[in-house]
This record gives sequence, structure tokens and C-alpha cells, in this order.
Amino acid sequence: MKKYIIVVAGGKGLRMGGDIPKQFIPVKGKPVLMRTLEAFYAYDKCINIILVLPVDQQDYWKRLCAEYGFTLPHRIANGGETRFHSVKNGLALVDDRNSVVGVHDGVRPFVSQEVIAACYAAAEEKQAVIPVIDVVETVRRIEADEKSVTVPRDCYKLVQTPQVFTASLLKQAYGQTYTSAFTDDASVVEALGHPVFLIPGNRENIKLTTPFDLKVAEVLV
Ligand SMILES: Nc1ccn([C@@H]2O[C@H](COP(=O)(O)OP(=O)(O)OP(=O)(O)O)[C@@H](O)[C@H]2O)c(=O)n1
Ligand SMILES: C[C@](O)(CO)[C@H](O)COP(=O)(O)O
Repeated sequence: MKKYIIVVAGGKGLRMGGDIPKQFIPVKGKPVLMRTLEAFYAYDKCINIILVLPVDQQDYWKRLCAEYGFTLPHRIANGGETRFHSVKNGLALVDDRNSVVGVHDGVRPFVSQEVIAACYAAAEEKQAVIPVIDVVETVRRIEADEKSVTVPRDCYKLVQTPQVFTASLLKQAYGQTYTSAFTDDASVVEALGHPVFLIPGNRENIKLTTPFDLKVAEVLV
């Protein structure tokens, strides 16, 4: 089976703020996005890497690659209005015949080799696979009138990427009309009525979302 990974880095990074888009920020001297692409290349040197970037950041990325001597093969697609639209643009470069395709946040550089391998292996049988981790704190639901209530944490999981699917299924799912409930790829596939299979993720696989996460990143490298 042919393997693809769509690495989405088409967002605005509003919660991170700062002058440099978060995917280009160096962590221990190397831009986040290069670390992320390297993780997938280390898993499989034949994987087809599709990087989704805003149009106005693509020249900057190419200059950065030259500066760092970064030569991992990849194709570039244009970022979209939302993550959904960015993934859809990346999917346009995927040949869905006998293929599996993963979607991974460009700002999750610490995904483990074991998790990548497990997601791709399971996708061939299950068709739709996502990594999740346990909730390690008590969870409360906010209710009306300033009330709140503890809920059973075992009923919840935190969702990571890569989310891996047979390419034909993911393309069919992304043919649907966008709704704001589509916060990840699993939610898009489930809207077709297709079940999603959960496997254990790795706790280091954080999404670099706020400046605090960058501090954590520096110790995770
Ligand atoms: N239009 C968008 C929005 C998000 N993403 C990507 O989806 C991933 C997860 O999104 P998030 O961390 O929420 O990134 P942003 O949307 O950029 O962050 P924010 O909501 O703080 O602006 C990121 O790698 C981001 O670049 C994307 O490719 N295209
Ligand atoms: C796809 C995702 O990483 C799963 O946890 C996450 O939903 C993306 O972040 P956002 O804040 O929903 O854009």
C-alpha cells in the first residue's frame, strides 16, 4: 500500500502569538516543522509527505530549508480558511488507489515512532485510526447558574494526531460540506457514519499551542 502523510501547518497560531509563525520557531536550534517532517521520514523513507502551508509563508519555508540544509522530499499545498480546508487542499495531491493517508499537525514534533507505526499498521485493517491518551486530572462539566459537576474521566480521551485512514474513505469524508464541528479528521469521517478505532498515543506528542508549550518542548527534545 502507498503511504501518505499530510502535515498541516496552515493556521494562524493566534494562541501562540509572536513574530514568527509557530511552526517555524526553533526548538533546540531546529524549526518545529523540520522536526515533525523528520519523524515521518524516520518511520518510512518512502512515505509521500505533503506539507500544507499558507501561500504567503511558502517562500519563507523554502529559504529556511536552504538555510538549514533541509532536503527531505516533500510537496507543498496551500493552506485554507480552517484546518478542514487545509486538509482538503492537501488531499487533492493524494492518489487514493490502494493508499493510506495520515493527517498530522505540523506543530506536534514529538510523536513517537511507535505511535506512527501503530496508526499506519492498524489503518490497513480498521480504515480509520486515531491516537488518544488518558485524562490524568479530574474533569468537571460547567452547568447553568455557576454550578459545575465532576464527570467520570474514564469516559473521555484526549485526541492526538496522526489520524490515519484509507485514502478513499478520507477523500469521501472531505467531500462533505464543512461544519464547525469538524475539529479533527475523525469527526469528518464519523459524520459519514464510519467508526473510528482508538489506539494509545504518546504523552510527549503535545500540540504546540501556547508559549507555555514551547517551554515544555525545549525539555522534550
Ligand atoms: N486554517 C488552518 C488552521 C489550522 N491548521 C493547522 O492545524 C494544526 C492544529 O491547529 P492549531 O494548533 O489550533 O493551530 P492554529 O489554528 O494555527 O492556532 P490558533 O487556533 O491558536 O490560531 C496546526 O498545525 C495548524 O497549522 C491548518 O493547517 N490550517
Ligand atoms: C486535530 C487536533 O490536534 C486533535 O487534538 C486538534 O483538534 C486541533 O486543534 P484545534 O485547536 O482544534 O484547532
